[in-house]
Amino acid sequence: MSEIEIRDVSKVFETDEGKVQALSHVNINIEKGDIFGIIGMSGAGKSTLVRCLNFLEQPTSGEVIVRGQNLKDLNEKQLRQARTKISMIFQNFNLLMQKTVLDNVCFPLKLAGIKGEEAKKKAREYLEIVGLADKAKNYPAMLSGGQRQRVAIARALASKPEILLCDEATSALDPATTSQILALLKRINKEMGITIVIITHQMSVIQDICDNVAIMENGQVQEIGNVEEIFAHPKSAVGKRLILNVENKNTAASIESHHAYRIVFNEQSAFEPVIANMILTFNKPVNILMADTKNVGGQAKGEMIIDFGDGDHLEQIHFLKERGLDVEEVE
Ligand SMILES: Nc1ncnc2c1ncn2[C@@H]1O[C@H](COP(=O)(O)OP(=O)(O)OP(=O)(O)O)[C@@H](O)[C@H]1O
Repeated sequence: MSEIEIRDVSKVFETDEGKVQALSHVNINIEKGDIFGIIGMSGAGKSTLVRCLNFLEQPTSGEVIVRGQNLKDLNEKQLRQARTKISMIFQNFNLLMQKTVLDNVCFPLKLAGIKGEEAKKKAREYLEIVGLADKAKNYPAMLSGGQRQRVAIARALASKPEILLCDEATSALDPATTSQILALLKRINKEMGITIVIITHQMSVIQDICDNVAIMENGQVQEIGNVEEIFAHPKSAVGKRLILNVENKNTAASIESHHAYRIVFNEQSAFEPVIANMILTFNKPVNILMADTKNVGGQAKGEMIIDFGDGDHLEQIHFLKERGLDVEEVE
């Protein structure tokens, strides 16, 4: 049994301008203990999907089964109960600005009926976990974005969730702070066994911590599977676009106007001899349009885009593949 089963879920919003199909026949299984990413551009349907996971939004059709419970079979009280096992963190942190850090974390504990000093003691333990024990008396306005997100994570943990939904939780943070928050989420996943669902538009976030990913566009899942495999062999057009994500405009233009191939390798250091040997073997130069290293699932992956120039290059591609490199034409 999967921790979360999304079965043929569709969602249509009725608006003054007509119907909006936000989700269309979405099927996703998320296993217990997984860090699962849902990625897509703006408007792809990510937020709607994540709201369907706890029935903040009811699907128009289809089923959401969380930890064996079909959410549509639950009454209001049972649904509230089921939701206590699903915590959520957001891009804008959603903290109570008039309350101290400690009181923010106490909030779900008090809702659960834990009183006074007992709640404060537990809240301090959660602040300890996120590395903010010394900020208990501060107000959120006195904290940095990364610290605010840590408070939100401590508050989310205080509900003792089985599942943590993260909706663009690092989108407002700089890259270094993003890495720290992702490392904290990973630690929480490993040490507490909490299943984590990450909604993001940033492929780097998926590559950094997710085991599996669903790539969405126009309310549909375009590609789903293991992050490492999809990084090496993206199949859908949107998957290729998100993974390639060439920020340098000159490089992007070169890729478009040439016969470009993307090569993925496990260790950057091994790139050079293979490419150099290929050039020596075939006596044909190649043009390197881009080279980079990325962290995918904790492994350094080398990525290079090369242009073979005019003429036949099947033998060169065969040469690279024989040496264990993943080679794909960039369309
Ligand atoms: N309450 C609503 N009423 C009408 N349309 C909605 C509503 N919520 C979402 N939509 C529409 O559904 C589609 C999917 O929106 P959604 O917010 O789920 O996408 P998203 O991938 O989360 O985008 P973003 O990254 O910009 O938040 C969009 O076309 C959006 O305009």
